[in-house]
Amino acid sequence: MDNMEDNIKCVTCTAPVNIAVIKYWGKRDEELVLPVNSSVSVTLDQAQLRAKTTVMASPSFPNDRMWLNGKEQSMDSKRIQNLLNEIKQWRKEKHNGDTCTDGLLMWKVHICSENNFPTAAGLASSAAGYACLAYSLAKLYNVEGDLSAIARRGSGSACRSMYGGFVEWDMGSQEDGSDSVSRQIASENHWPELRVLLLVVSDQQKSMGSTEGMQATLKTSQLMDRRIQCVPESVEKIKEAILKKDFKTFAEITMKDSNQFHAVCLDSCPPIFYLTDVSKQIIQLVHAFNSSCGITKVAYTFDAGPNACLYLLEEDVGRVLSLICHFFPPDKDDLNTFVQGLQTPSISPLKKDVSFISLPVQRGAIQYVIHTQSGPGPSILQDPAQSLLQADGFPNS
Ligand SMILES: Nc1ncnc2c1ncn2[C@@H]1O[C@H](COP(=O)(O)OP(=O)(O)OP(=O)(O)O)[C@@H](O)[C@H]1O
Ligand SMILES: C[C@@](O)(CCOP(=O)(O)OP(=O)(O)O)CC(=O)O
Repeated sequence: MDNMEDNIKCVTCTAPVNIAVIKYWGKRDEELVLPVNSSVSVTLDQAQLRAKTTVMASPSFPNDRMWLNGKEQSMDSKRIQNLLNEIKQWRKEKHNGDTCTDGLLMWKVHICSENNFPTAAGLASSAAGYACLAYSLAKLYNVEGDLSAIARRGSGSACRSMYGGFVEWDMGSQEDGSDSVSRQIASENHWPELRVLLLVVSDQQKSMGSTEGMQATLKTSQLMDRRIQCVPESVEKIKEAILKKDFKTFAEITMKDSNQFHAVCLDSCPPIFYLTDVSKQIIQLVHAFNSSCGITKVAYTFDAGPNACLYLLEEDVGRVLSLICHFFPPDKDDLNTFVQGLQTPSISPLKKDVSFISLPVQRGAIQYVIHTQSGPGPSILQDPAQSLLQADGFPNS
């Protein structure tokens, strides 16, 4: 905690993105954000994708205020209010409910956050953003414990970003949601060979947000009941595959779950289309590559948007990137900016004949690729120079 002055409390934290391999889709309680199925995800390295949030409380602030990526946002959002109130409630319980002797609870807060990647573009910015907010507020109010249920109130998938590595969000069964929490299956150091390629097909805002999309599916899809029956077995099997580092099983369950999730979207009325033609061509490419290898080497998964997330092993990154650059070459022939993130082996033109893959070459269809890996959960930044708010409580210009 950074006490810039006696009457200002300020803290800055970062939190990661996570990409589900068993998707969360559908709520049994909208207000408490309780899901209809458990889900499993991989937390990504913050070196490539992270939210950073500064929260400051002061008796001189007349109102709560919030800025996201440099623009002021309304604090009226129910989700932000729920999250803030729940953290304050924890603090209150710690102080035996005596708000009068606890000045901090009376002070207004200023929140400033920024993402180092496109916001609301299907790259799970809400997961990183709300996880970061929950973590920062918990540090500000000095409350300890499992914060996943608090992050969940901001956005369901955010509860999985509270931990690094491989994470399960247990749907729970209690009506009050007290057991709908996430926990780590294995740390970020468990499977160091596992790599992630995010293929950004579009970084524009998607047509239908996850919240509305899942409501429509739950209301109208007949296939959804079947999905809910299937998920528990997939969760158990993928957890086992993760612990055993069994890539083939991990990859096959991941692809099946992504396809099933998009099937229930399509079965909604009116149908929800998140995958584009380019997404479908990426799916085709992955299957063609796997079958040419005679073994499953790459898995794809798609959230509520057209961008692909590929899971693969480090030894295959060079080959897969060459294939991607062959079929989806960048608009400008600059491979250095096309593939961002972790260092990649130099991308060489394909030596093998790939004419058996019947796909057109589509220049510019993938905007860029982020090469990353699994990483740790949220963390606090001790250096006051990292603050996004100045001493007067307003964003750094
Ligand atoms: N750093 C942040 N701090 C607080 N809220 C954030 C932050 N980043 C994103 N959000 C919230 O999340 C919203 C974007 O969520 P949305 O679900 O539309 O996109 P996404 O999370 O990027 O995509 P997806 O859920 O499909 O992966 C933003 O409009 C904002 O309200
Ligand atoms: C497809 C998904 O990414 C859906 C994520 O949904 P959100 O967590 O964004 O939804 P809300 O709880 O309504 O905010 C799958 C997943 O991450 O598990």
